[in-house]
Amino acid sequence: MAIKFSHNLGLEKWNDNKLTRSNKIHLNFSGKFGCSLSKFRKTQSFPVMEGLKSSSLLAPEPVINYSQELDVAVRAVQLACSLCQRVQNSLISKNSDGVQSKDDNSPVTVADWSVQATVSWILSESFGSSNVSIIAEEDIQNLSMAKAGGVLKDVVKTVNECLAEAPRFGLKSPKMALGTTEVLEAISRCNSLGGPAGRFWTLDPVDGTLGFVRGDQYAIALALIEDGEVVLGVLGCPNYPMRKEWLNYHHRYHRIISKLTPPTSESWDKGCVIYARRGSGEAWMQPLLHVNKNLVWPNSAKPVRVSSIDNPALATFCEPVEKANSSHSFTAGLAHSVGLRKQPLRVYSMVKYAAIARGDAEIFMKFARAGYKEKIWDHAAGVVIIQEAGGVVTDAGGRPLDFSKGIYLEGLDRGVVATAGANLHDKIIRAVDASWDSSSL
Ligand SMILES: Nc1ncnc2c1ncn2[C@@H]1O[C@H](COP(=O)(O)OS(=O)(=O)O)[C@@H](OP(=O)(O)O)[C@H]1O
Ligand SMILES: [Mg+2]
Ligand SMILES: [Mg+2]
Ligand SMILES: [Mg+2]
Repeated sequence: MAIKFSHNLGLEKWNDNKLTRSNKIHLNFSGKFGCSLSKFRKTQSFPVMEGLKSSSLLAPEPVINYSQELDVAVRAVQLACSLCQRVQNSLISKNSDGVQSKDDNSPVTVADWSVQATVSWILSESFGSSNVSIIAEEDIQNLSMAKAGGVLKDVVKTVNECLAEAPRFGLKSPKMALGTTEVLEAISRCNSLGGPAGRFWTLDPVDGTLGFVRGDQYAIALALIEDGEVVLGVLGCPNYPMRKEWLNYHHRYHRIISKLTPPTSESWDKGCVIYARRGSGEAWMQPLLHVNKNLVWPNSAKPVRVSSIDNPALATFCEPVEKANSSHSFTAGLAHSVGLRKQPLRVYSMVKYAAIARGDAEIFMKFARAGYKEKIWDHAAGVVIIQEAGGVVTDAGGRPLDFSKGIYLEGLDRGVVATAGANLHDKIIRAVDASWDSSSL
């Protein structure tokens, strides 16, 4: 059956592997792309994924818009989640010393480099390396040093084990295992500078590395930015279950039992992948693809929506776990002045953005110390997902985050405030203004 679909993101067409604005094309989407697409696109088969058959199915003027990018991005993040689950389990069960320190003393692991290499390789294979520009967190400086030789070996092995699994996610594996040079190349290729024009991906291979090494929450965050706007966001949350009620069980499971038990079939329902496309008004959530059930793509998805709570007394706010990353004392004072009664939910990583998008919490605040510049990969995917799920994300001055200035969120006013709705947002922004001058931030 041919399904026609459309959306309202603008008028675009594929032109020799490049998406250019201006001309409108008509497309019959029947699981295979038609004649005006590139060679790759003609031969690849893509099932229609939730979130791609948008509410505008009946629109009279079907146009193509980021559907293929979203599809590949979700599969790549699913694959990365599987990689991370394996590495985290082995880190914890062996109590192994697999954690390196970067120049700023922040942690980095085999998983950070391996996910970056894997996602970079998948995107390049899918869209052609000359069409793919990526900004990602990790580089190869520490990895290529002699003393990291063992880590590099582990990374190459982990990437190859992961890519061997790619067909289960409807992605291509390499014909031959990647060598060290190819893996290093895939990591270092993610050195785009971003900026206001054109298209680039931004990737945080493991966000919340501290949570990751502690056996706790972390996320894999991939977003596509075009002309300074985030147009797609995908968040893989391998330890954030589809249902919030399972969180306690899994926490206990992970912290206590996983020390004794190897990865089991349960690993799939511990996590989820959330994604959204700008302008669609929808955000979607999938379970992780089950490892032991021979299930292959397509995966099922359900829509997610922000909470309808706008009474501060009933709202939950979340913030970084580490006091060094965000002032807990400032948010405590602010919470008190707004009338927030509940204990803050402190969770590592962009899982906080996922929690707001899913309606598990209503407010996210991050106020880093003066002088710290937030990086785009720590926010891009989460911002578009919350916005499409019905929420609001701005800086503390009420302005949108600016993804058009390179790797940093330049000009960010004080901090990031995300809420489930405009009412709550106004209250928080006003309270920040009222308490800022008396704070020591
Ligand atoms: N000093 C300081 N201030 C503010 N932010 C910092 C700081 N140092 C690091 N980072 C970035 O914070 C990312 C993790 O943010 P979280 O909200 O998950 O913080 S926390 O781990 O829950 O405390 C973390 O992302 P990852 O490095 O991907 O883990 C960093 O990019
Ligand atoms: Mg880091
Ligand atoms: Mg990060
Ligand atoms: Mg990271």
